[in-house]
Amino acid sequence: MKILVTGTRGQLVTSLVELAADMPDVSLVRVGRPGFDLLDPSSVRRAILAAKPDIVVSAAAYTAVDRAEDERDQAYQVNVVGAACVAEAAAALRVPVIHVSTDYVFSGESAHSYREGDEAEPKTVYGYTKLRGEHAVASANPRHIILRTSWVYSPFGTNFVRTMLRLAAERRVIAVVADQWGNPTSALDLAAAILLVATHPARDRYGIYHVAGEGETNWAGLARHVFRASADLGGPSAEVKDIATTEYRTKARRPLNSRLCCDRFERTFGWRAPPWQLSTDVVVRRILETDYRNQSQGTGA
Ligand SMILES: NC(=O)C1=CN([C@@H]2O[C@H](COP(=O)(O)OP(=O)(O)OC[C@H]3O[C@@H](n4cnc5c(N)ncnc54)[C@H](OP(=O)(O)O)[C@@H]3O)[C@@H](O)[C@H]2O)C=CC1
Ligand SMILES: Cc1cn([C@H]2C[C@H](O)[C@@H](COP(=O)(O)OP(=O)(O)O[C@H]3O[C@@H](C)C(=O)[C@@H](O)[C@H]3O)O2)c(=O)[nH]c1=O
Ligand SMILES: [Mg+2]
Repeated sequence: MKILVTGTRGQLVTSLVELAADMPDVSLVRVGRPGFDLLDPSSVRRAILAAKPDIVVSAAAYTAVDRAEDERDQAYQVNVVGAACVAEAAAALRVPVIHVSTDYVFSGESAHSYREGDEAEPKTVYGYTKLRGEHAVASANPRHIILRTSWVYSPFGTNFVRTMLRLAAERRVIAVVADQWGNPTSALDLAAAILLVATHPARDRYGIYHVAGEGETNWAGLARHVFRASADLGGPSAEVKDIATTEYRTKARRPLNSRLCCDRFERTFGWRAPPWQLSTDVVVRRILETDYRNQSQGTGA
């Protein structure tokens, strides 16, 4: 089957390309800038209609959470208007769209982990545009599967795990917020889940699902785990100082609790992500191999 995925260098698209390479029955094509630009609806339509895929994975998005506070219009054009164009083009081909959304659609004020039907009440521009994007996708294409995920990291692109390792090479102590709770998710695990959905797109499975790493932590807990894993492999490590959100000033106010309950996805697709600690270990190892080859033990020549 032919799967079209949006974006070129993003974490998720790169992970999908890697995993699909080992699936003989799957041919994965990615479309991205400049030929395919979510800010240019006609380029979106043209690229998708020309490729004639069996299913579309909408992975490209405006993901800069703080910058979005100042670039509201651009974030909206990409995450709402652009996402709707992608879903519409899939609808014109009568094929499903798998659209990726975020835990930041929730306010974070709840004490429990969020289920799909819980009220979404984003507190950031990014979260607001992603929520509106979900609605636009659902109304543009009845054949939609919306997957909300969270705290995505990978060996690729920009993410918290890579940032922590980079900072550790420069500082002895790193202050990290310890009062925002969520589920760190490896883009490689998310890609596996998406390929499972893409190859089993039954009509009675359309709808919205949460899919994120198993288990919960806060950003400081994630950073500490990353440094332990890295130190074990001879990579960079630092001491983590727990701080409160109020001590780390950012433009966008992140949710304090954005944990996602992934039971519906497991019931429907029979798949659950591995514990976040295991997947983090895999990704730390790969980042050390690519970014810190000469610093980790046993790899230097
Ligand atoms: N990162 C995270 O922590 C989380 C992400 N998500 C969602 O998961 C999805 C994948 O995220 P992730 O892979 O981490 O994102 P990245 O930030 O790693 O990549 C973003 C991708 O979007 C593409 N893109 C951005 N603007 C445009 C545009 N105008 N036209 C075409 N392509 C564009 C980029 O293109 P290019 O390749 O040219 O740079 C890139 O491929 C997104 O929908 C995101 O909202 C959900 C929860 C957490
Ligand atoms: C770099 C750094 C960040 N932080 C804090 C800031 C923030 O509250 C938290 C995470 O920072 P980041 O900027 O990496 O995370 P952020 O950009 O908020 O990550 C989000 O991205 C979007 C795309 C999503 O959809 C979300 O699921 C989530 O993954 O850690 C520290 O406390 N210390 C530090 O040194
Ligand atoms: Mg970020």
